[in-house]
Amino acid sequence: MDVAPAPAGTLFDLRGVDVRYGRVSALTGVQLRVAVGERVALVGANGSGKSTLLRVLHGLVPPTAGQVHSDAGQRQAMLFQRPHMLRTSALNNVALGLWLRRVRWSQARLQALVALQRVGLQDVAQQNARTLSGGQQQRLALARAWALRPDVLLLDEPTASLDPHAKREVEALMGDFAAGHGAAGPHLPVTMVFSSHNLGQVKRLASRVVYLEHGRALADLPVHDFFNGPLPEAARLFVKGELV
Ligand SMILES: Nc1ncnc2c1ncn2[C@@H]1O[C@H](COP(=O)(O)OP(=O)(O)OP(=O)(O)O)[C@@H](O)[C@H]1O
Repeated sequence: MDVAPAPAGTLFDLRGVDVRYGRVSALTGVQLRVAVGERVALVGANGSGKSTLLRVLHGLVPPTAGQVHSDAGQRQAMLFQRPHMLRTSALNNVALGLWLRRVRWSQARLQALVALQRVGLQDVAQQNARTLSGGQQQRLALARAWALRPDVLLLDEPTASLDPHAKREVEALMGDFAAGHGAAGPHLPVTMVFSSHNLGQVKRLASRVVYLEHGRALADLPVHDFFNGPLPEAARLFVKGELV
């Protein structure tokens, strides 16, 4: 069967994607097309498949059925709920990511410092990354991602374990990156796909919302319609429950 190609500007095009872990169906028949410049929020209860979907987009989990097309030229970076920090300075944590992408070490350290300044961590550049607070570590993870100049940023509940102040800081940075506000003036906006249990955050950051339940995408709407329009019953109950 011939399948029509995705339109220009499409970064991801998932068609009928299933993922199974043994007997567990983590995703079932997921269709998702993401275009350049979108900010897509994935919402749904624990275990609904949000992390799995992000991992599929990042190429970490292969689908057991269906097709995943992603734009070959795109540079991706992914942030996890609890960032993994190497037991070395904050600066080295960022510089190593660049060095692994073939940037010379001296240059990598300079670019890393710019990225740390961007997230307000220049004063702890020499501190062991593992001794930073949770909020600082998540900002460091954002600096590490941002330094790579990604076209796409995938974030798995990036503020889940943070206090309200740190949450706001990380959220502000996500907003800036998505809007294309760089350290040295504007640069290209970053397309963002993120999962979140915080519907306030979804309202503030997303342009579009995908609601997952038991691995199925039951709603996929512009953010305004998701919060104001009619929703499938399950999604409506979810929103109501989360907003209590
Ligand atoms: N590595 C794995 N092995 C087996 N089952 C898994 C694995 N990863 C996820 N699952 C299962 O797949 C389903 C979807 O999990 P997933 O982590 O994608 O959901 P989620 O929406 O991100 O949940 P949460 O909000 O708790 O992070 C769940 O039933 C989960 O238990």
